[in-house]
Amino acid sequence: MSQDTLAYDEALRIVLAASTRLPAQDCAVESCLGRVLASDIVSDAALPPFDNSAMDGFALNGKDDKVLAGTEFDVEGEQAAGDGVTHAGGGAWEIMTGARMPDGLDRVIPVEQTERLAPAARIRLLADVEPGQNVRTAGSDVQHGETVLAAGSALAPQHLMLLAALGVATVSVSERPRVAVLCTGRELVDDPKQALAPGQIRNSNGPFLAARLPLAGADVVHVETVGDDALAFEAALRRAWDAGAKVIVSSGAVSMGRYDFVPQALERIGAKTLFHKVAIRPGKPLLFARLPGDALLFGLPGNPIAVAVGLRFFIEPALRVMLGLPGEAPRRVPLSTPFSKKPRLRFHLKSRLHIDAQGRLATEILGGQESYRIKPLADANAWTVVPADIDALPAGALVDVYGPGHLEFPSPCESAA
Ligand SMILES: Nc1nc2c(c(=O)[nH]1)N[C@H]1C(S)=C(S)[C@@H](COP(=O)(O)OP(=O)(O)OC[C@H]3O[C@@H](n4cnc5c(N)ncnc54)[C@H](O)[C@@H]3O)O[C@H]1N2
Ligand code: MOO
Repeated sequence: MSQDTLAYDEALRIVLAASTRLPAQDCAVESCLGRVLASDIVSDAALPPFDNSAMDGFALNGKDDKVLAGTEFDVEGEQAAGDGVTHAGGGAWEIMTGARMPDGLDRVIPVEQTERLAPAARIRLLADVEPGQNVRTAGSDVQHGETVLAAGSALAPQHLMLLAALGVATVSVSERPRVAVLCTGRELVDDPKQALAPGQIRNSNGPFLAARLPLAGADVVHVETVGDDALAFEAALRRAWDAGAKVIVSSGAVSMGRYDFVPQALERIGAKTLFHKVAIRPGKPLLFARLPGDALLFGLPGNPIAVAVGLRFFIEPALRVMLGLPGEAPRRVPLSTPFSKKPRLRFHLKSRLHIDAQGRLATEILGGQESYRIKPLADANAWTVVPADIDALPAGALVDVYGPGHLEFPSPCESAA
């Protein structure tokens, strides 16, 4: 390995050190799905807010004792969900699921464990009823003053359910990192309706990055394709700044070719290159720089899988710091087949997490790992990572597995093909 090629861990350390947590902003709960909480949510209400019935039946009081089957009660009133405060005397109240318990009653017997007597305003119990039976007490789910969600939680629909139940209207979330995507290469065609001239290809990195970055918590503020021209690239960088980008992701032009102008363009504008080349596959020529004005530039190598790896293993960890999320830990999963590789490079492998015939979780490293091959990425649902110092692994060895994005983990519900 040449001296200027960094180990992944060292490169990641530089990326994380250069990334700073973004300020908090208020966000209406109805639009906070996927956002990351900037502070704890402390409940200023109890859930349930009042003692209520878990069953359609009859609310009773037994003065702390078990009420025995065969006991009869007069039915004094009816209490439905939504009814307010009522005060019971000594009798039973017909009550619906979710209805507030009448004051003075402490248990509920389900309607099917009762018998209506004539006249209809009297019932007989067909089962014993304990104190508190079928009553959902105030605060038994959430107590007033309890911390219900911690800062750093990425808000999922179940969190929105809790916030809605508590009547929270606005939450404090981390600002979304503002990201620009610049694709380089005069061979690229953006318009899918445009016929390709000989030597041209369609831009697939741009649409991938523009689709994946929002799933990673970022706000894509600018997307542009430029030819193999350093001046055009500099002008595009300026437009990205003008759009407010704090992170600029470029694809292509970072390797050894005659038109790989990104390093020189960065030097000319006074950017500080923090590293160029990492001991990984794919994506080895990856470049990371701080631009004047403090935006960060990730210069991803142009091959599509190098772009996907650069996003997943360099940019997403940086986004986590910006969003206030803790570092990500991989899942340890057994390999479905043996694997061997070149030593000294950390490999990031298009993989499929699946359940084998015995119901065990396993990761399958897919064929077609070359960095130009897009189809296996479309077939993959995970990344398997094999460290630089390992060159061979038997089937069943535990390996590190990451989801397709840092906020997603695949559901390995399908069996192996
Ligand atoms: N002599 C050497 N050649 C190469 C080396 C090397 O070390 N020495 N490294 C190889 C590796 S590894 C990679 S990765 C690539 C990276 O090259 P660049 O970052 O300079 O990228 P380009 O040359 O511009 O493009 C590479 C490849 O990707 C295609 N591409 C580019 N942009 C897109 C896009 N937006 N959508 C789809 N495909 C794209 C491009 O057409 C090229 O085929 O360099 C190797 N060479
Ligand atoms: O690292 Mo390059 O990404 O092998 O193709």
